[in-house]
Formats: sequence, structure tokens, C-alpha cells
Amino acid sequence: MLHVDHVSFAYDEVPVLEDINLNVKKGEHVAIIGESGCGKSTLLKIIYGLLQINIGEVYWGEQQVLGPLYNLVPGEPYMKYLSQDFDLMPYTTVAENISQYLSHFEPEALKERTDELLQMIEMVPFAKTKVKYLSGGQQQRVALARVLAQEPDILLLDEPFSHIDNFRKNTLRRTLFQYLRKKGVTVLTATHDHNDMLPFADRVVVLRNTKIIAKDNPKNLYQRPQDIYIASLFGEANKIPINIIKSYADTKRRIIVYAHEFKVSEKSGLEVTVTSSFYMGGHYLIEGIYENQKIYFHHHMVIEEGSHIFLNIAIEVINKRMSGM
Ligand SMILES: Nc1ncnc2c1ncn2[C@@H]1O[C@H](COP(=O)(O)OP(=O)(O)OP(=O)(O)O)[C@@H](O)[C@H]1O
Repeated sequence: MLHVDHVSFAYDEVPVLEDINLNVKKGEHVAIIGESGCGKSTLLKIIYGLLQINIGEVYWGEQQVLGPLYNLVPGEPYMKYLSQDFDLMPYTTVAENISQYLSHFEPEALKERTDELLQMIEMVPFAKTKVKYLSGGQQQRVALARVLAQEPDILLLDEPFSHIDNFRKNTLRRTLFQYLRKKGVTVLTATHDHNDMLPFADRVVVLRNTKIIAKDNPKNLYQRPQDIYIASLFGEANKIPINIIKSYADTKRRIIVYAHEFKVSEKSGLEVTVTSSFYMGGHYLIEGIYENQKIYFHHHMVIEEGSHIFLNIAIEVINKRMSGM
């Protein structure tokens, strides 16, 4: 089990992380999410032992992870960290980069394992290409295969798909996370893309203003976000008063509604003046104004700028959000 106990950290005077507590079970996949600069990479670097913490402790099982002051070569054999700067050998081939840490005593097994990883990252045709000639996305895939080759017990992934095109990203995510689950690898993924975690993570940790503000499974977090910050990590979200619905007429409470949860009506509901329509492929994202506040919702067609429309929300959505408050 990974045990992060009361960890606080600052690069200078400004605290980046304060009193972080996190337990991750063996084989569990935990996603760390939050806006850019909230400290996701910093937390992974602390867990890997790259940064020296003044307050708190990190343990993997019985073993304490020591920072650079006590461990000159950071990283433990049981743990691998895929950083945002890949850490590859540019003048050697893709296959050599992947197989660098594999045993060379059994050439056949070595080739088999390297081929398996090349296939997983869809880089078989580039096996003999030097890494310096690859694109950023291709390099990121090689870096991924390189850490997988070392068969760690725990893998720390920092924005693992940030440079990879959508075409490959979806397949790679599924293949990678299914592979890691099958192998029982404990995974921590730092990301701000909900597609990296909603389908794959067992638990999600949300960071904001140096603190963990939520820990839950992806479904609960998505369906009952505590606040608009958390909801916005999943897509366009709005905070609206619920007294527009008759049965809630007496309450002034506001709930979070995702853009796709609104239904446009011509008669009654939240009165909105439309300001823009954005084509999104399967739908339009419509921007409107409600009581001086911007509001976003989906619709199947463009709505003319300046139109007055009404928005409704299904009672099930309201009940679900109310139960989470
Ligand atoms: N080496 C450093 N020295 C000083 N400050 C740093 C250093 N690295 C990061 N920071 C600061 O620490 C804060 C957290 O950075 P971090 O990279 O952990 O955030 P993040 O959530 O991973 O961001 P992103 O999603 O953009 O990668 C930021 O304010 C950043 O500017």
C-alpha cells in the first residue's frame, strides 16, 4: 500500500501542497485531478522521492520513500515515474530505449517483450528509428513503453497522453489501463482530462489551493460534484437556482447542472438570452445570459443570437444533486 501521510511542500515561501493524506491500495488506480498549477506533478515527484519534503512521510508498504537528501539516485526499483519530459535516450533507437532495462541474457525473451511493448504503443514500424527523429507524441509513447518494460509495482503517470493525438489516445488509454489492471500494477495518474480517468480510475483525488478537496469514485464525483470547480473538471457546468421548478419554489438553493442536462423549452423555465452557438460535432454548445450570468447548454441546432428561450432540467437531475449537497 502507498501511504502519503500529512505531507506539506513548498518550492519557496509559497506552499504548493498542505497536509496531504492519501492511501492507495495495491492494484488500485487513483487519478489526481485539478487545474493547471495545483500541484499534481509536485505530488507525484514527492511520492517518487524527487523532492525533499520537510513535513510528512511517504511509505510504500513498510519502506519509507526518502527524498534526494537521503537518496542520491532518486527512484526505487519497485516504482517508476513517467514524467512530462520523457527522459529518453535521443541517439538510440526506439527498441533500444524500450529494452535498456530488460535482461539481455535471454535474447529471445528480450525480443518478445520488446515487440509486445512496441505493439502496445503502435510503434512497430519505428523500432529501428532513433528517438530524436520522432514527434512529441511518438516520444511520449516510447517513454510509456520504457517505464512499462521495467515492470514496476507502482507506476506514477504525469499527464501520460498529453502529446498524443486523439486518434491514438482513445485506443492507447484502453489498452494501457486494461494491461496495468491485469498485471495488478498500482497506478497514480495526474491529469486534467476527465477522459483519462472517468472510465479507468477506481478513485479520484481532487486538488485545489494546496489541499485535497475531494476523494471519491469517478461516478459519485461526476454525479454529485460538491462545487462548480469539481464539476468544471468534467465539462461545461452551471450553478443555477432550483426554484424555477415548481416543487422547489420555496428554496433559494442553487445546484450544479451540466450543459447536456438542460432541455430547451419555448414556454417555461429559466429564461435565457442566447449570445452564441458553437458547433461541437454531435451538438451545439449554446452560450446565453441568465440574470447577468453566463450559462452554457447543449442543443441539436443553432439558436439565433438574441433569442429568448427557456431551460428546463429533469426532476431526477435536481433530486440527484440535492441528495449530494
Ligand atoms: N521547480 C519549481 N520551482 C518553483 N516553483 C515550481 C517548480 N515546479 C513547479 N512549481 C510551481 O508549483 C506549483 C505546482 O506546480 P505543478 O507542476 O505541480 O502543477 P500541476 O498541477 O502539475 O500543473 P500542470 O497541470 O500544468 O502540469 C505551480 O505554481 C508551479 O509554478
